[in-house]
Amino acid sequence: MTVLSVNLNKIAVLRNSRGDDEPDIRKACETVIAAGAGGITVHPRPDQRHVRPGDVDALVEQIGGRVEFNIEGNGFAGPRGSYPGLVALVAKARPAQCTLVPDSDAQITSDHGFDLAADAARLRPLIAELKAQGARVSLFVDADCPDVERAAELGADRIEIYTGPYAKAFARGDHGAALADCVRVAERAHAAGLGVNAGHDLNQANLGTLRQAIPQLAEVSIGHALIGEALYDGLSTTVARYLAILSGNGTLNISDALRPRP
Ligand SMILES: CC(=O)[C@@H](O)[C@H](O)COP(=O)(O)O
Ligand SMILES: NCC(=O)COP(=O)(O)O
Repeated sequence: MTVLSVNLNKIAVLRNSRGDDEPDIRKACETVIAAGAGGITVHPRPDQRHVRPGDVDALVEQIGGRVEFNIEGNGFAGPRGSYPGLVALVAKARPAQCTLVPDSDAQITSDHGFDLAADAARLRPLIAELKAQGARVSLFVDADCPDVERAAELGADRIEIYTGPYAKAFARGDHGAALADCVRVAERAHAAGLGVNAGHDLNQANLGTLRQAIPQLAEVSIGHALIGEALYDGLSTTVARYLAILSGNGTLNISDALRPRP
C-alpha cells in the first residue's frame, strides 16, 4: 500500500503563532503514528516559520525508528541565522528520506519542481552527500518534467511529483490532462528505476483518483489539507480516512482503519 507520510509543518505554524509549546508537535506525531501513518514529513525553512531544528531533534526521538522520517528542503540554501541548513539537519537527524525541493527562501509554499538539466551540476554532489549520510534521496519534479530519467542519472532514488496543478485542476473538475501528466511522469520514472512519491495539496477528495491512476505510487506526503480537515474530525479519524483511501481496494474500511493498533 502507498505509504502515508503526514507533514507536521502546520502544527508548528499554529504553535509558532503564539510561541510556547502548544499544539505539541510530539503529541501530533504520536497520534499520527498510532493512527497508522507510515511516515512523518517536515519541511523546515530558513526563516523557521514552520518546523525548527529543535523540532527535528524532538521528532527523531519521538518517532524512534517506528516509521519513516522524511525531511524536505532546499539543500542549496546556505545557513541563515540559527538555521543550520538542510544538509546539517540531515546529518544530525539521519532521516530515512530527504526530499530535495527547489524553494526559494521567500516562497509561501512549494510551487515547482527542479529543472533537472540546469540544476544537475549542483544536485549530483548534494545527492551523493545525502546518500552517504544514509538518506534515500527524492527529487521534487513537475508532472510535465521533460527529462525525469535524469533524476536516476544524478543518483536520486525517487522522485516526488508536484501535485499542486493536479489538485487545482481537480477542484475545477477539469483534471484529465493534469492527471495524465502525473501518470506519464510516474511511468517514465518507474521505467528508469526510480521510486515514485507524490505530494502537495492532496486531500481526501483528490487522493483516491491519483492513487488509482498511479499503481507505482510508493508514498504520499500530505500536510496542509490533512491538518485542516483534522480540525473538524480529529487527527486520528482524519489519518484513518486517508489510509482507507490509500488502501483503495476495499480491504481497509474506516472501521478497520480506526481500530487501535498494537
Ligand atoms: C514539497 C511540498 O510540497 C511541501 O513540503 C510543502 O511545501 C509543505 O507545505 P507548507 O509549505 O504549506 O508547509
Ligand atoms: N511533499 C508535500 C508535503 O509534504 C505536504 O504538502 P501539503 O499537503 O502541505 O500541500
